[in-house]
Amino acid sequence: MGTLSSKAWYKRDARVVMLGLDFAGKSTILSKLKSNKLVETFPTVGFNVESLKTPCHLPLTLWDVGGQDKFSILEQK
Ligand SMILES: Nc1nc2c(ncn2[C@@H]2O[C@H](COP(=O)(O)OP(=O)(O)OP(=O)(O)O)[C@@H](O)[C@H]2O)c(=O)[nH]1
Ligand SMILES: [Mg+2]
Repeated sequence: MGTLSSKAWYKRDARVVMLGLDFAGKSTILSKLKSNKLVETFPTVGFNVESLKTPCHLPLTLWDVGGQDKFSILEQK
């Protein structure tokens, strides 16, 4: 059955999109998770994507999307 504890669930990749306003700290979090370091960031143009190893061996891919209004599809109407 499709329970959270089934083996099929554990083998799936987790693909997560980070959304938030500009200057919210998305890229900082991604950098910290990837390298355990706090680095200087710049406003993200487009997106960053990183694949991370997790303690439970669940493949995790994070998309960090730029939050500035001018990069938002909602502003392009
Ligand atoms: N004080 C404090 N500053 C933080 C924290 N997280 C991020 N910052 C600072 O906030 C600023 C913006 O962080 P970013 O990670 O670039 O923000 P972002 O959400 O990726 O912004 P966009 O790429 O423009 O969407 C940077 O100067 C960070 O150093 C936090 O937890 N505390
Ligand atoms: Mg960013």
